[in-house]
Amino acid sequence: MTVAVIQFGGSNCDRDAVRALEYLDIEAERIWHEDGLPEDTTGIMLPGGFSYGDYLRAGAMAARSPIMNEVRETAAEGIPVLGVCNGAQVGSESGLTDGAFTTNKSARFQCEHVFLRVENADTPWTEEFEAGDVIEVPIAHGEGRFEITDERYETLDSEDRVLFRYCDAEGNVTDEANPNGSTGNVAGILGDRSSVAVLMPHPERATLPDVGGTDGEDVLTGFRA
Ligand SMILES: NC(=O)CC[C@H](N)C(=O)O
Repeated sequence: MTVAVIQFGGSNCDRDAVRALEYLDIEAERIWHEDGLPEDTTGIMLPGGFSYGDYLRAGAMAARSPIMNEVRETAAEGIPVLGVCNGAQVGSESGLTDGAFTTNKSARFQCEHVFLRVENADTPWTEEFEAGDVIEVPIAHGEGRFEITDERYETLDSEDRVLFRYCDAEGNVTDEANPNGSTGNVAGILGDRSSVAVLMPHPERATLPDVGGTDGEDVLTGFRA
């Protein structure tokens, strides 16, 4: 069992992701995007970073790498796929999930700790939680504002495909707790199936105890499901 952590030119969280997964006893390997997915791939992580310098739009160019065809096919087979930060942008740009991530309301790069409320606990990424649980994890992005049309947002919401919402420490979903102006305070969403998820915050940066905070652990254990 190996989680393929796909490295594009400009990815910079691939090593952190492998270390975090290995710390959780989940076998993981960095895969250069041109090399294709290994045959024993049992999970796929799209890591954070600045793929292709965020030119055009963050994630837009990496989403056109041929490996993303394999990722889409593998995702459709039910293999877990998790996109984090730039990986969320790549996932969104490649059609794995709905909506788009665009420039933060502040128009600045933001690096801070945020609280997330678990909205759907019936997924591999949240099965250790109950709906309403609050976790603390870091964000570090310039283009993390989730945008979607009202109609598609309602569909997403009614189909329970909102995974996490930004909230305060008590779990209240408020404008003040929304760091980037995301529609509906959305921080993470599901694709067509619950095994496919993208989120802007970084669970792999809240896994190794020495780094600070371990609330991200139970998200990454979704790869064990
Ligand atoms: N940490 C990241 O993955 C950053 C993602 C992207 N480069 C942004 O700034 O929005």
